[in-house]
Amino acid sequence: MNANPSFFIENKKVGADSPVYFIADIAANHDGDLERAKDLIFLAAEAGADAAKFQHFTAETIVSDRGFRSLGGQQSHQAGWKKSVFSVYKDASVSVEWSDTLKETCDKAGITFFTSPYSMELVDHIDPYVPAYKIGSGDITWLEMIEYIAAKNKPYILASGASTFDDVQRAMNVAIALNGNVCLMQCNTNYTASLENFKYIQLNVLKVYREMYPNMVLGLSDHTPGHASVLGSVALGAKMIEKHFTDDISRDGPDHKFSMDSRTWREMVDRTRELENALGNGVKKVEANEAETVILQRRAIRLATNIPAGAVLKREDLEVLRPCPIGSLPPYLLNSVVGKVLRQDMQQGEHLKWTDLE
Ligand SMILES: C=C(OP(=O)(O)O)C(=O)O
Repeated sequence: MNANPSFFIENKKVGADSPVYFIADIAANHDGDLERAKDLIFLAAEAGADAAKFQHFTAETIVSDRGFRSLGGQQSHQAGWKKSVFSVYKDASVSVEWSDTLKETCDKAGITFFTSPYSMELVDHIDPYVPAYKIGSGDITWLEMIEYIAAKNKPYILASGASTFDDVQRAMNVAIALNGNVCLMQCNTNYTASLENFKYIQLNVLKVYREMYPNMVLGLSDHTPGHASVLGSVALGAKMIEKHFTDDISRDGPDHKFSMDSRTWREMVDRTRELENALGNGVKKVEANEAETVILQRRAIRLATNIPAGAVLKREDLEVLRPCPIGSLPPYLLNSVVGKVLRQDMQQGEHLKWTDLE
């Protein structure tokens, strides 16, 4: 099976010839509060998101308490966490009892509900609620999970942070063999909101993905500040964008500080729509909005002095000056005009047309 150039998530076409699809990753930004989760869904919809995404895990199905304790303390973006990694994941988990409400709220808000499930049991639980899946970068090596999700026969997204081309290929071989409605996202898995992360986002990887998978829908799961990386990725062909979303980035919690809020999300969507317009179809022509300026800005061959009928035109009889009315001769024809005979008397400054010449 090959990857498909586009697919539908509910009524929205994603991929080739379609607008960029925006996924607001609410992730753990509900802070364990269903009402906050609902508010965030409405805010994301108002700010221009196409989907509100959650992350379905239980602490037990995603992290080993013993494993993290034996790492010798929290590191990287976890360094500031006040509780153990296991406890933070416990607090950040989405209760399966929320599923009806989250789906209903997304329906009311007019956006799509989906999630990255972190166990097969959770995939089965959430399947009746979602039209698509996300697989987070951390599971790129968990091939049985990729297979399990791909086999659900729904569109799915695989993020590729903290991985190599070999990791991507291994995962994609398994994925595409089962289900071609897949989006591969470039991603840099660093959740520190540091400006230094621009050095690592490696948007040009999208060019390599395009060579590796000529048809595949590509995207960006982004944790760099602002929307510069998003615009760059769209220019390089990304059709799905995922960013974390919250209502207030100063809140306490693992994901708030590298998230976008309503204002910055709206700004990102608006600038992306402008960029999509600006990218065009790659056909070079005088555009409709240049029809007047092409006349004003280009030069035409004109007479440098008054010249009588019957004169043989010399280079010094001619000058090239703006404007260039329709039918006038452009300067690249100078060599063809020199040596021609003028049919009638003409004044200095008049532009030449073929009909003026014998
Ligand atoms: C961790 C996730 O994604 P990413 O790897 O894109 O940050 C996720 O969606 O659960």
